[in-house]
Amino acid sequence: MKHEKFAKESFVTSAEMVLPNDTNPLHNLMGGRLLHLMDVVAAISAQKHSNRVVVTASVDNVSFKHSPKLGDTITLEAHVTRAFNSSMEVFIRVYTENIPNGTKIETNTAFFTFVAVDQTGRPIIVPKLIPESEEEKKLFDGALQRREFRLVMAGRIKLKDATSLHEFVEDINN
Ligand SMILES: CC(=O)SCCNC(=O)CCNC(=O)[C@H](O)C(C)(C)COP(=O)(O)OP(=O)(O)OC[C@H]1O[C@@H](n2cnc3c(N)ncnc32)[C@H](O)[C@@H]1OP(=O)(O)O
Repeated sequence: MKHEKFAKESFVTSAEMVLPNDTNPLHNLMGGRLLHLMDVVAAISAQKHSNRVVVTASVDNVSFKHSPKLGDTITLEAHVTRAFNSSMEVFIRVYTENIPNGTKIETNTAFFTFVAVDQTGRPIIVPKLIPESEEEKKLFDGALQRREFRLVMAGRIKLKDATSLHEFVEDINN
């Protein structure tokens, strides 16, 4: 196993057309269908980084800014922002495009956390991630605070032990 991998090695892009079976009575894409597509693309990204079977551990808050409509094309882009021990945070960005009209807008973004597991489902160590671009570095730097926040919310660590979150709050207050 490689000990370190570049963020770009985990890049995944996927395009889908919104079909009648994916929509509600207003012909908008169902949110759950979009979450499913995001989960699959993000899982592939985490697999590319770890070369392991991965399971979804958590999905952060997802807001739907715009509704993709029947016939629109949705493009999903994902990459790993940071790897910890067995877990990896994946950032995913979704665009909605109406190709005949020439419009393209960002529909939503989200962070998913995946855990690499062995054949018995036990967590297993993954390579560290090296960010290169400015955006990759920014996402990498913020990943520790987001990890602590979601582990506090999941009841896995105590707020008093979330040291990076404390620093973040102190920075805001100063
Ligand atoms: C692709 C799919 O959709 S899979 C289907 C949906 N997902 C699942 O079924 C997953 C079910 N859950 C599980 O299998 C387990 O709870 C696991 C593998 C996620 C965690 O297993 P645990 O025995 O609790 O392992 P452990 O406490 O050692 O934690 C392992 C890692 O998971 C991380 N983790 C656990 N829960 C969470 C959570 N809610 N949010 C974020 N990270 C989490 C831990 O921080 C740890 O990360 P690290 O190794 O990088 O430090």
